[in-house]
Amino acid sequence: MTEQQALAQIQELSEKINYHNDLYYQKDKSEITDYEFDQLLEKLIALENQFPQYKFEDSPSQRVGGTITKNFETVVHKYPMLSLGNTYSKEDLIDWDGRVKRGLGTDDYAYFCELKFDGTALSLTYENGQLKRAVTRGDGTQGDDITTNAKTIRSIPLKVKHQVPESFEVRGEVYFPKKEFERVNAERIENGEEPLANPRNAGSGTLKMQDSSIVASRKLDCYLYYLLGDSLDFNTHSESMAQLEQWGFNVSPTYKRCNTIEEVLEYIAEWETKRHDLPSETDGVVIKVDSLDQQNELGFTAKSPRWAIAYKYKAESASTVLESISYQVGRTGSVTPVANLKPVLLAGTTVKRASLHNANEIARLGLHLGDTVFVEKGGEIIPKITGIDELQRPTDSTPVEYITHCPECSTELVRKEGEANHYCPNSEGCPPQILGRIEHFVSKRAMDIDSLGSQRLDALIKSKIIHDISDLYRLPQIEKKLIGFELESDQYSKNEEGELCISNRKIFYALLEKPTLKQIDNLLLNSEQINPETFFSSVEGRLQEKGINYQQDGLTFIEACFTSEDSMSTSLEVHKVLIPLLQKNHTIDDYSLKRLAKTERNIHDIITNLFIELQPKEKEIISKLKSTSLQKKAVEGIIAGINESKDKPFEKVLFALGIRHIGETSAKLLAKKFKSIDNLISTSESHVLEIDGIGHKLAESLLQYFKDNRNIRRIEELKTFGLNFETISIIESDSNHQPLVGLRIIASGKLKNYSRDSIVEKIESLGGTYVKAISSNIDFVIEGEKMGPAKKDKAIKLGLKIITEEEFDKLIDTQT
Ligand SMILES: NC(=O)c1ccc[n+]([C@@H]2O[C@H](COP(=O)([O-])OP(=O)(O)OC[C@H]3O[C@@H](n4cnc5c(N)ncnc54)[C@H](O)[C@@H]3O)[C@@H](O)[C@H]2O)c1
Ligand SMILES: [Zn+2]
Repeated sequence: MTEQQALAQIQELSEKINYHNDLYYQKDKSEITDYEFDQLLEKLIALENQFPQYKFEDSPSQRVGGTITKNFETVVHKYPMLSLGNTYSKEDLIDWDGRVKRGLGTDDYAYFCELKFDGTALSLTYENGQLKRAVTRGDGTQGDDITTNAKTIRSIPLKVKHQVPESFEVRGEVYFPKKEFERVNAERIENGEEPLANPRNAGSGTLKMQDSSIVASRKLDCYLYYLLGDSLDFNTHSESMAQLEQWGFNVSPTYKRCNTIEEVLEYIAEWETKRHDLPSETDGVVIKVDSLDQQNELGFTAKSPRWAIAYKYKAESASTVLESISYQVGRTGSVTPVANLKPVLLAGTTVKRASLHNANEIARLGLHLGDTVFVEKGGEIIPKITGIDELQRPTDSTPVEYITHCPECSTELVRKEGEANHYCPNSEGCPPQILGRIEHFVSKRAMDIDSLGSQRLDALIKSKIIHDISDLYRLPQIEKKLIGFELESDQYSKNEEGELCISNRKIFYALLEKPTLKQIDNLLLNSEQINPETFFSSVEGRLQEKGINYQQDGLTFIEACFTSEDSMSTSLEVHKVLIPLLQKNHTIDDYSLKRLAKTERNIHDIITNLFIELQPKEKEIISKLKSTSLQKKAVEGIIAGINESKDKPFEKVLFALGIRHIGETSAKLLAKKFKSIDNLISTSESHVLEIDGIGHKLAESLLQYFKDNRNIRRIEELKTFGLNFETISIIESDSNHQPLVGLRIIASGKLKNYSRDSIVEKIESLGGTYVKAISSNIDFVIEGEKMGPAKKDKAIKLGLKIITEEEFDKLIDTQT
């Protein structure tokens, strides 16, 4: 290579790297993978080493990648925040170990291994135990002051409750927990918004937001891995980590001290797959020389310490065939395409599906059915298709055509301008939308009726007992009918005449006294063609061997059922079982039973419609015939949950309605400003838009919702059931009365005058912060009735102040 060529390449590489750095650090986007990026950088470094005359001071090989923004105050770092050298190869790592050994002139040293958390570096400065500043890495010399946003991260102590040096700095990595990332993305997809690309970029973007309430709603977390200060006195990095842990900082327990590079390699191998179970994304292992004296001896390059290195895991990817695309309809009708793949092993699990998000993604990839695609997986997040191997495309393949009609209800799909997702507009009649709407309504963050899970709701909808959320509040009126309600339908089918049939295994199970379902399944499996006689003789023989007597009556019933057939199918008309069973003691004609077998979908519904009082023996047989059904206790739980939900505050009700684009935060904002649903219904778009944090899309969706008379009717109905459609004034925040400002509080056990929600609201409305778990970072605990002993122990151990509910009330009263 001539000097000229080298210079040209160096310039080209630098430009490329600068471009990707800018995307990555300023715009929180990546167009290439980290591995590809690191290869560019490595190539540049190799060229610069070969042609040192072209190693410029502003080369990306000499600078930390980020910069500062204009949106926050700029803070100069007391100690520069550097980058880390990295490698993807074990050989390089062993070479590095050799350099460490030569640099120190001894082999008496140890390493400290930590996972490399893939997030955003943050520096926290504490003065007199109080968090003073949180600053991003920026260009390494100066960063953005994002203290307000960092304070929303619950694991970052605002105050250290220990004897600590007057001033010190802690560094760590802020990350978007994988679970939380999935939750936010599921919500975004539901709302027709573009999903966030990956947790690293999304976390970094979130930290730089101007609105801290959005930052808080995303529940970022942070791992700390570095303690610095002028008056600290440690000999090793291990000691300083132990100190951080003891002061209550969130140190990931995954670290390990290693005496040799071989042990380091074992650590790397150990975490290669285990790391996927951690709450944060990780992209490698950071290896640090443990002794601080030895660290000083080795020193720094312009960009990174010589005493540390990052070993990075290559993102796992595999190639497989795209077999088909299925389309899921969500609760708001939004349609999500999912790629069905030929199963392939990836990062220890078999992958069969990959997310595609929306039509844009399919178009961007240019997918054809039958294509060989590359899939990549990062941690728990469902794998995604990163590209196509076009060389392997079958000649007769055609591009994927997006569906035009709803796969659930056949309504024509629509796609609003500017939105990424298609959706099914048939919100009232599309089954997953009905189920989805009700599921959302009862969910924890909305009305929190946890006794109504998906299976129960699905069965209630299919039985046409509920069509809409307002029907939930009618369930208490039919409490009796619900006892014995069947939840599954697997055992039922309909014959050609449309008559309800039930599987034989259930019949035998119900009519024979002793055998379990499993034993019956084994019998049926072992006897090919069986008629009642042979069946019974086989049962009789086997059961008698075990000393079990079948119930004599059972034979009579079954014989009656089989009069015209001599071999069995797998199921039998329900009325053929019920007629001989019930006619003994009740006057029921064959005709009405046959008719019910056509209209009803299970035995419970048939019996309810017969209006008969079952005798104990009949009851026993019927309950064995039925599928899993609701018992009295379960029904009571459901009714209690429904009644309790009437106490939920307006903002929860508003969120629970499931209006497109209205999330928890926007519901809170709307409830706070408008105070009642009636005000909201009669408002104008411009009024809604006055709220900070509420945009056009949301306002439009809200107005659209109220324009639909069916929604107004639904709200009116819910009002008659007693749901809260106004904010209750005592809870309203009075900005002059904020006695709890700056205090972190937790309540535990059952309180007399507050529900879980209302205590949280009370504390927040008076300026305090409600904390979910006991930690040293809490100002006091309100102890309710039957506070968990483990919690109490922990609180006492941490020396937390524990007060009663009365004392709490006094506290907020006297401070008025
Ligand atoms: N895909 C792209 O377009 C693109 C663009 C730019 C940068 N990148 C990626 O970013 C990397 C460069 O970023 P960088 O300069 O932040 O370096 P780095 O991410 O390779 O390593 C340094 C950082 O690691 C973090 N870290 C995590 N866990 C740690 C631990 N236990 N101990 C110490 N530090 C820990 C710290 O934030 C530290 O600042 C590149 O190697 C590349 O992978 C990608
Ligand atoms: Zn539909």
